Amino acid sequence: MTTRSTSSRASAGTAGGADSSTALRVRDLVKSFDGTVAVGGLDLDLDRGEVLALLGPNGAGKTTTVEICEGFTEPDSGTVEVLGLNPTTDNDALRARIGVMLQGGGAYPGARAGEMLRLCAAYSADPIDPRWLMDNLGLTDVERVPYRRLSGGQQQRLSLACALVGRPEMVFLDEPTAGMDAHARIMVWELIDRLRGDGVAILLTTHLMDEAEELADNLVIIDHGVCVARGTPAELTHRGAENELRFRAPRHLDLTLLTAVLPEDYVCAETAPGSYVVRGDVTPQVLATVTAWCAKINVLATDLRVETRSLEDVFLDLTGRELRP
Ligand SMILES: Nc1ncnc2c1ncn2[C@@H]1O[C@H](COP(=O)(O)OP(=O)(O)OP(=O)(O)O)[C@@H](O)[C@H]1O
Repeated sequence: MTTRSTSSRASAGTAGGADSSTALRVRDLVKSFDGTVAVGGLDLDLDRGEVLALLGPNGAGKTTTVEICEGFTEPDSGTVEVLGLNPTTDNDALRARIGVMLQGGGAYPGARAGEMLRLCAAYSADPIDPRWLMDNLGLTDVERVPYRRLSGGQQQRLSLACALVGRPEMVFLDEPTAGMDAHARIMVWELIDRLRGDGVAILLTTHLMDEAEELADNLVIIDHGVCVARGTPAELTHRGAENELRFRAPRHLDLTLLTAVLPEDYVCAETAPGSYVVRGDVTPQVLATVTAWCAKINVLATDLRVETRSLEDVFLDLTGRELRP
């Protein structure tokens, strides 16, 4: 951010480990509601300056997990440490150090957007300049508009601004871009990226694959309250799946010659007349080898594309169900 860094304050104030880079540590978290297991033994780790995304379908337990970490819900069992503090018992101490994006809650419908943000800023000893936040979230034009007259996306962005204005060390973003158009979503992504650069730890939940892939350093995919996979977006989309390079060219090329120039274990096949696939890890060198081979035999490859598994595919493979609602 162009504002002063949050990290100086972070290193000064963490109870239970002043130099700790750990922002969030969750172990064996369990929470049930009337016999329904919402969270069934979850472990999470998040360092300062990182984004951890919880990804899962409706009812997977994302919001329950986030609300426990925020101190709004008590777990049945397990341990949760946020900035070295217990969110249930140390809630007052934690409140000033975390940012929580409330979904429409806490707003006075008649208050103007700018007034609301300045009011939130007034609770902080060292707030971010509200005008800077309004500007970076595209809210300057609606500064004088009452909250109830803002669009859903504008209300979401104002809620995000209110969560950030106190210069938190850690922020919880539950579906931060739900209901936003593409332009607003990109503004929010850029701001989240700056926060990360300032050393803020960010826990976000999302249904959106592109949001998770764009923002997350680490992902935890949850289903029925348990982790079904975790890792970086790249690890998850590569794990268990070969990448593929596909192209079109004249039919019935002699692929033994291509196989011979590729590294061992790569498989080349003509899947339909004139449609070719190379299966294996598609590195820049492999791409160059394939195009050089085409040039050597004077063949123009068209529709050349590299395919990887999407997070949607990963989820489908793991659970047999679609991730989208
Ligand atoms: N206060 C509550 N009382 C009863 N059941 C609840 C409560 N909160 C959550 N649940 C149940 O716990 C499970 C997990 O819900 P949760 O809202 O945490 O999932 P989620 O992954 O955030 O879903 P969504 O993406 O739809 O918000 C669901 O079966 C839900 O119905």
